[in-house]
Amino acid sequence: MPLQLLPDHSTIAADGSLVIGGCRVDDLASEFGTPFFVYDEVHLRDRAREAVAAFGPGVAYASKAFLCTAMAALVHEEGMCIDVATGGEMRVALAAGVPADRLVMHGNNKSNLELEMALAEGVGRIVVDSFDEMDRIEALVAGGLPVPSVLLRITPGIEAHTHEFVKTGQDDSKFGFGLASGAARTALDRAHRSTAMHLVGIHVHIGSQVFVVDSFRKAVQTLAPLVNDLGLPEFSIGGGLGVAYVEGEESATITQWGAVMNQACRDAGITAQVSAEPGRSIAAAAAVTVYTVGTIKDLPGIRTYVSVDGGMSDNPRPVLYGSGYETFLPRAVAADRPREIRLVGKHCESGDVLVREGYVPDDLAVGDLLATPVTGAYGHSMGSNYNKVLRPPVVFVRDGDARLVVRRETYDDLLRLDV
Ligand SMILES: Cc1ncc(COP(=O)(O)O)c(C=O)c1O
Ligand SMILES: N[C@@H](CCCC[NH3+])C(=O)O
Repeated sequence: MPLQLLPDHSTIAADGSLVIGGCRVDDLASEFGTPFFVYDEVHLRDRAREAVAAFGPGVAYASKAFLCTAMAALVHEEGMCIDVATGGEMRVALAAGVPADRLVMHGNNKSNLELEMALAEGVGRIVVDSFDEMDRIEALVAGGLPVPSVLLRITPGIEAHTHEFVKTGQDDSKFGFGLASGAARTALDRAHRSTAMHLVGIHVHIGSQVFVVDSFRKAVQTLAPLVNDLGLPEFSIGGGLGVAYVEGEESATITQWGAVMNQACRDAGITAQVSAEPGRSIAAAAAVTVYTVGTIKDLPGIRTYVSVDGGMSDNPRPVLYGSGYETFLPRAVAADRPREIRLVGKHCESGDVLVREGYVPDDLAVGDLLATPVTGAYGHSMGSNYNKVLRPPVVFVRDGDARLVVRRETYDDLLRLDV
């Protein structure tokens, strides 16, 4: 198991067991039950501080990656703004005590209610995505709500090298105002003249899980003439920095990404304050999901299926994007893993696969704890309760202390919306 995929403050106890943030994972399983997400809190804090050092205090954590009140409070304490893409994300960040002026409101289809809430609360920035949204903001301001500071999201016409579902910078996109079509110029002109918007900058986000730093550089170069012409004070390059999920993958650090982006902006003559919105690169590697093995089925000549007590409801990424993950036993982190298995969940779907080609030690047995690393982003946040499986709890560990920040869903929770 490549140890660099584990959270930063992971160690191996004398008996070979995994310890994260000073807490033994087997003890956490006894205390909280499985499955559960465990986050190394200092890892999260370090990444947030790294982002602020790279991009300054305007840098926003993309809360879609993982959000609960503890996480919102944590990134706020470390000096980041928060990118919220819906009224729900805004509500959670506000409930955590994050001041509205530290929020950046996103969304390609913000509703009237969401915009009303954003204006009434006084969010720091709204990233405007369409002409219809401009109409709605103008109507709300005409109705007496305060004028918001806005950035316009521009689609630069750049194909990021990533999965089709998470590319956003190409011309054929539901996001932003297209540069090639002329919509970007028209929108900037309108926002500039509108008395219902205070236009402060341009925003671009080319996609997520992008490894090729050159794609980001290209976006900067493409937008530089626009940014420079208008002389706006802010330029956000969005998020999207890729992270390593499996053996052999390597990613840039936030510091390296920041250095390349800032240099690219300088090279393109951009004098605006450059900011960014990392999500995955803050949260993904900070967490591990821990399951219990319930069933092992050997299909001779075919494969071995290992079923755990979670699945596509706590990590839909393998099903959605064919994403790969590693598997290991927290009781024997550094052990050889000669046995090939397919790790599956407990849902009524053949596609409910967590790891298509996983490797485990030969002595894997029913009742073992089994973990998948790098599950801190787009796991809990994209989870569901398909099959009425209960959503797992989230535990933050630090210096030997474990605190429950999201409790496990209960059967009563499943019934609370039924009328
Ligand atoms: C507008 C915007 N900003 C930031 C992000 C965060 O991206 P990532 O988690 O890849 O850093 C996303 C998601 O891709 C996004 O849509
Ligand atoms: N949910 C995607 C990323 C989408 C980013 C949101 N704009 C993933 O898990 O990779």
